[in-house]
Amino acid sequence: MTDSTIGFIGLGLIGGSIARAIKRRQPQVRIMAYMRTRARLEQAKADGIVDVILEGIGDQLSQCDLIFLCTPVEYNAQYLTAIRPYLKEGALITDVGSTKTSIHEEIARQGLEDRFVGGHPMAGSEKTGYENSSDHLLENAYYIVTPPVGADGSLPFEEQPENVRRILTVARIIGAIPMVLDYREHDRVVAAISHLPHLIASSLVNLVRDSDTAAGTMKRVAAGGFKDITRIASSSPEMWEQICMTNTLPIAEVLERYIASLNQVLDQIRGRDNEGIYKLFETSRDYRNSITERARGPLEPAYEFSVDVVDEVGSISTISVILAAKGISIKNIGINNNREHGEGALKIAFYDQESMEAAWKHLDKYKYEMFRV
Ligand SMILES: NC(=O)c1ccc[n+]([C@@H]2O[C@H](COP(=O)([O-])OP(=O)(O)OC[C@H]3O[C@@H](n4cnc5c(N)ncnc54)[C@H](O)[C@@H]3O)[C@@H](O)[C@H]2O)c1
Ligand SMILES: O=C(O)C(=O)C[C@]1(C(=O)O)C=C[C@@H](O)C=C1
Repeated sequence: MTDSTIGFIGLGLIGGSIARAIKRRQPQVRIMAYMRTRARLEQAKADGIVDVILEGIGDQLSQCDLIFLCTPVEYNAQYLTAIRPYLKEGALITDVGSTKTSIHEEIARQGLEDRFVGGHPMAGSEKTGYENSSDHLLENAYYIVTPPVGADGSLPFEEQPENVRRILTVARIIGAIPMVLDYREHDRVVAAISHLPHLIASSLVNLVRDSDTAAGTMKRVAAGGFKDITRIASSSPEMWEQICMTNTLPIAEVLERYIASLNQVLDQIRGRDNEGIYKLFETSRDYRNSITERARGPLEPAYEFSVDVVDEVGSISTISVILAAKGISIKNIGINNNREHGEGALKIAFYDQESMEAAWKHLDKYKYEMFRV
């Protein structure tokens, strides 16, 4: 990597995770950071992640080869004006915002096209802050890179413009999978696979909140189905308000189609159209099952399956003992949080195909019920 000093404006979940991953893989890179909560910056320095704490937006920034904007999307765009006087010759700005058109429009307005390449790591969490960041959060996740003009994802790395290559390089260093995309296309795609799901999760939670009994029975008995589909309803309101306000048209378009599809479901339910409802679940199951859990897919296969167990003390150790007796090593074992297959599903991961198959065969003899995850 040619960029040896990297500045971060905002060092929360995403900024902190990128800084940690860079430090882990390229410890010689000098990291400078600014955020509003001074105590967290001091923590990051004590952790050895940040080398220099920036007191604000000022002269020190002119030491940076690359500047990451990692605050909520509208603030990222506002920071462009503030940091611009301190850009040294050749310095590049990038961001990690969940929407791209608004910041690219601001870049064009300020004539900064030669100084900016956008970015968006496709991983995250409902949790915020440096304290929840990790050096592996973005590993194996797609990292969308949006050039100001002429995005061409079909070009190999060597043929991409130099500024684009600089961001692709950082994405690779942190263990992510870079993908070049036009920023407008980016916003249409994420409206469907990220923004709409967040709106659905939050409106569903609010619907249940408003429909619950005085005794709160719905809240009390809410189980896997509700919890799985609503985890992201706990996300930051400040961040999501800004995401929605900077992607209104693509969100409105997909939301309209979603409402139409819900109306169709309503008609099918009211009309007792069992075939239509069956088809709904069948089609969604097939498509959902075709989505690989890991972005790398076949390059990094997961050797794992789940086992139905009675939820009682000792069930994990019984399985461990059975497998250990056959010399089969377990890479990981734990309760399957997805709970798609019942409360007592244990997920077991193995180091290779052979161990997984041997374990399957052996547990089958003990009449365990197993299924692929
Ligand atoms: N959370 C996710 O799942 C996720 C995933 C990919 C991209 N993103 C994008 O990454 C960016 C950061 O999100 P995050 O999840 O790290 O949020 P976060 O709340 O964990 O971190 C935001 C950081 O910005 C700082 N900040 C906020 N307002 C500021 C301001 N006005 N001036 C200076 N610093 C300020 C906060 O102190 C914090 O350090 C957002 O643009 C978001 O759209 C988020
Ligand atoms: O896993 C989560 O909690 C996320 O919401 C991550 C998620 C998403 O998948 O929608 C959220 C926002 C980002 O811009 C990218 C990823």
